[in-house]
Formats: sequence, structure tokens, C-alpha cells
Amino acid sequence: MTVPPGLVRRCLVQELLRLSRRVPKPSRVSGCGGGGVHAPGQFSTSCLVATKAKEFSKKKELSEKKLTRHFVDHRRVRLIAGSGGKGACSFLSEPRKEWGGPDGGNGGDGGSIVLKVDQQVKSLSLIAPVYRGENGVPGGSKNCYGRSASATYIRVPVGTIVKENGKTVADLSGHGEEYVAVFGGAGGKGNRFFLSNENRAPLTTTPGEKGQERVLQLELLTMAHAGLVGFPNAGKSSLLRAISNAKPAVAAYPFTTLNPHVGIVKYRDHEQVAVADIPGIIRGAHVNRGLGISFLRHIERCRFLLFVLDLSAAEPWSQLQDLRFELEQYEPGLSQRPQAIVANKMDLPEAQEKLAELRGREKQRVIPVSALTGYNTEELIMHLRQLYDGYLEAEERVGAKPMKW
Ligand SMILES: Nc1nc2c(ncn2[C@@H]2O[C@H](COP(=O)(O)OP(=O)(O)OP(=O)(O)O)[C@@H](O)[C@H]2O)c(=O)[nH]1
Ligand SMILES: [Mg+2]
Repeated sequence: MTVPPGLVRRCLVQELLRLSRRVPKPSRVSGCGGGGVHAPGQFSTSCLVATKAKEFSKKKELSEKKLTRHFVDHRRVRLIAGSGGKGACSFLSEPRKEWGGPDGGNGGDGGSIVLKVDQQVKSLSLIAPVYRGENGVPGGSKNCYGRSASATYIRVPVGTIVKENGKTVADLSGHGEEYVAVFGGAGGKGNRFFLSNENRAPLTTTPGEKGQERVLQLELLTMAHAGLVGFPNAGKSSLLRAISNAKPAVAAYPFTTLNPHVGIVKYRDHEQVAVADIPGIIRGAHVNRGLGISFLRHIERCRFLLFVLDLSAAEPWSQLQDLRFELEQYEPGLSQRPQAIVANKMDLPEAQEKLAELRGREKQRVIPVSALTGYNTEELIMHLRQLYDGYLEAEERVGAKPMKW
């Protein structure tokens, strides 16, 4: 039997009308739509739009400024210990014991602030500018002493140097080591304390002492095992991305990296080598040109160096000479640390020719890589391990504890 098309259309229209009558009234929705009044259709659409926007933002590369998780190696911190609680002034008065004498208790001591070394902490980025210790609790009647405040602990990485007005006051090099930076104030005395034969009803109490206050500079001596040293745009950040878990910003303009980033290269035997991406160095860095001296200081804190050269540059070997010169000017012997030369951007034309010339001029091992394509990064990772093992042996020979990540 054939059904006339007009009947089908009418049935469909009726069905749609019935469905539209069952659709609930537009209701107030919170969350996705921003809390306005929406019909269900609008609601889902706005969500979709939001999702799309989210996806888009996810794909965007974070700029160096927004990468807040960079490595922080020095901090100025103001520490104010807790004050002591004041002593109480009270007299015991009970039925049948109306003049029971003074019974004001002493206040509790203020809390000190302690710097404690924790192996798990790797940078000073979480250190706040100001810390205040807990105050002691005031004394109470009936000879109740106030509770002494507990100490505030600030966790710092291994190898933190504490300075005050430029003078070193503590060198925290071992896990668990503590340094009481500021002492809490002593609690005040209650009037019971002043009871004597001469004065049977003392009204005297003392307030708690103020906590100590200090401004300290925290500096991290150890930064990473290896430091990537090179001119701006040599591809240091790209290389760190290629060999480790770190995600420093990469861009085709100089001085993209403004703060050091540390990435970890993991090996199968659970050893971990920390590699630092250090901002680019230019000629005259030792007299504070470019980003200046502060980054030479970071290099000083690395146990071995990876000189990263841009093989697309006209004369990569002169870059190497300049880098070594700058390091020597900053600290004699710095350029002699265990090292490797990394010839980056091998995917570009002319790189092979330049590599041959570089190898002819240099006695050091040259590792050709391409951070962009990942070419030969395995050799670099293996060599990094050799440098690390050499460092462990050297530390053991002198009886020192090697820095482990
Ligand atoms: N072709 C090619 N380009 C590369 C390679 N490595 C890095 N680049 C490019 O070189 C440019 C600079 O790379 P970065 O990793 O930001 O260089 P950088 O040394 O960290 O630079 P600064 O942070 O400014 O010191 C970017 O455009 C990278 O894409 C490579 O192996 N081959
Ligand atoms: Mg960089």
C-alpha cells in the first residue's frame, strides 16, 4: 500500500509540534553559560563555543613571560619570628578562699622560623617574600601557661647559601640540615611570677618579647649537572625540549629565554641528569652586555658544560671561542670544566661542511645533532651520561657527596 506524501508531511509536522510542547521552559543555568537565562539549545551551543575556545588556547605556545615555573636561584626573604604571649594578671577567688593570691600564668614563647633542607625541593621559586612566625598564646588565670607557638619551617633545596648584608651566615648542603634563621620572642610573665614575701599581691605582668626580624638573601649554589651554553638562537631551548621533559619557550628571535630552565634526562637505571637551559650569552657578557653577568653565574653552578653551536652561522668555531673567552673572563678555569661541543641544526644545508671544519679545528668531541628533527640526540644523551659518571667518580675520589637529582 502506498502512503500519500502529503500525509507523511502532515504526520511529521504533528510530531514536531508535540515534541515542541514537551520542551521545558527556558531555565536559569549556572556554569557554562555564565549564569544567564538560556534555552536548552543555546546552552549546548555556548558550551560548544567554550570548548572550541579552550582547545584553541591549549594549542597556543606559552611565552617566556607566562612560563612561571622557571628555575629561581636567588630570593630575598624577610623573616619575622612570632612574639611571645603576654603574662596574665589574675587573683584566685573561690568560695572559702576569697584571697587565694595571684594566679596569672606566663605567656607562651613565639614561634621561630627555621630553614630546612629538603632534597625534593629543587628551586627557590616557592619561597615567599615575607614569612611571619606564629605568636605565643597569652597566659591565663588559675596558673595556666600559654602554649608556645610551633616553629615555621621553610623548605629549601640542597646547596642553599644564606646571606645577610652580603655576608654568608649559613651553608646548607645536606638533606635535613636546619638553620634557625629567627628566634621567637620569649613569653611574658604572669603576676604569679612576681609573688614574693614583700609583695603578696603583685599586679605586675610583662608583655611577651617581640620576635626577631631579619632580611636574608637565599642563593642556590647548585643548579644542575649540565649547563647548555651558547649564543642566542643557537637552539639551546629546542635541544632541552628534545632530550628532557622540560618545555622552555622556543622562538626564532634572540633572547627568547630570560630565565634558566632545568630539565631532567632519565636513564633506565633510574639515574637522573639535570640539564639547565641558560639564556644566551654574547660577546661582552662579562661586562654585563646582553643579559649579562647573572647568567655567567648560572654557568658557574653547573658541573659540566655543553657548548651549543649554531652550524647555520657563518663561523660556528668563532662562536665557541667567544663563549670560552666570556667564561674565562668571568671566572678563570670555568671554560675548562668537563664539556662537550654540540653542533646543532645539522638538518640545514652547509652544516656538514662546517662540521668537518669544526672537527678539524677542535680537539674536543663534537656531537652533531638536530634539535628540530631529533637527529643523533641519542649520542648526546649517552655522552651526557659519560660526563655524569665522570662527575660521580670525581666526587667519590675526594670523598664528597655528589649532587643527585
Ligand atoms: N633548522 C633547525 N632549526 C632549529 C634547530 N634547533 C633550533 N632551531 C630553531 O632556532 C630558533 C631558536 O631556537 P631556540 O631553541 O629558541 O634557541 P635558544 O638558543 O634557546 O635561543 P635564546 O633563548 O634566545 O638564547 C628557533 O626558531 C628554532 O626553531 C635545528 O636543529 N634545526
Ligand atoms: Mg632559549
